[in-house]
Amino acid sequence: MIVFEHIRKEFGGRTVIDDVSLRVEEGEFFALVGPSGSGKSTLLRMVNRLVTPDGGTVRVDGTDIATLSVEPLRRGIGYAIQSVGLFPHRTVGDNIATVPRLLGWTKAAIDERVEALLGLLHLDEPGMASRYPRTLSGGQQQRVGVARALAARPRIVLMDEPFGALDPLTRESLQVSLKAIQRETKTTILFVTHDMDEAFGLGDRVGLMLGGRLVQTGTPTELIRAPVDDVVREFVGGARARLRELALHPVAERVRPGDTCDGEPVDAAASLQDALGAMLSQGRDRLPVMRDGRRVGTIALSDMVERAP
Ligand SMILES: Nc1ncnc2c1ncn2[C@@H]1O[C@H](COP(=O)(O)OP(=O)(O)OP(=O)(O)O)[C@@H](O)[C@H]1O
Repeated sequence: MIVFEHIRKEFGGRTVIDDVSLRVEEGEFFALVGPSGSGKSTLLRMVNRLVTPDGGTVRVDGTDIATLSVEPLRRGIGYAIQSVGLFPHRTVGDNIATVPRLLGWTKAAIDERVEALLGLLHLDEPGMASRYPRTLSGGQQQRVGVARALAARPRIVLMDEPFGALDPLTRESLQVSLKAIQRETKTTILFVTHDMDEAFGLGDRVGLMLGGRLVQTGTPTELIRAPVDDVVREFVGGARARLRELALHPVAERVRPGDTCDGEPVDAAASLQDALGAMLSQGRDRLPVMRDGRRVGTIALSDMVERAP
């Protein structure tokens, strides 16, 4: 659990964090979103003490982190950033093993963990562990950065735009992997992004930062349905918010079971937004739904529009 209490930070006399209080629950995926310069990274970097607040307290599992030694604190918290920061002269395996080694894990335990993470992050090309970062694509390097952050099974992971600068497909596949890993391990993740879709897709809850203030926190649906003011409404997407909401719900929630119709089927696990796209591209207002290769019913355009999720 990470708790920020009345945090304040100035740089050169300019307030960049203005009285921010936030509680990230144990096992929660919390996405901090906001435009460039709103203070997201500064707030995140306070958790591993890369930045010291000018006022307020940061607590991890109840302890004021200002009272802890920096090294053990950082060893216990995974950290992944956009620029990756892999050690260029160490192999992929050695990069991932950095913190487990510091913690004195046995070689067998480290090898097993590296192997498992390479698999989880789809880095399982033969010989991957012994390659050097420069021989990897940007997307592969970012995967290694994420694997390194998760290596010692930290209970808390801080991620600062870890999928920035990736093509949309790679980014989406990494988001899916990360969300699955987080659900399985119940890791507490504080994730910074300026991409609203990424924040809404990943976060159990989302916090919107504007000009150093945390203006609203809530589930993605809460922010879409009940923005606290017009500024938040604007950021959440104004008229496009409804489309965003469709992206948060699976087709399975709107299936008419047992019904049949013509058309290229959509998967029950796909989002309502994907189903809408398929309807538009096929020029149909109803499509069959498949689950595990079997037709289970249909999804109709009118069900998406009239019965809001
Ligand atoms: N070390 C520093 N010295 C001076 N100003 C800083 C420093 N670090 C951050 N700032 C300023 O604080 C403000 C908040 O920066 P921060 O990086 O936290 O924003 P952000 O929301 O993460 O933006 P981005 O997505 O662009 O990284 C910015 O105006 C930035 O220029």
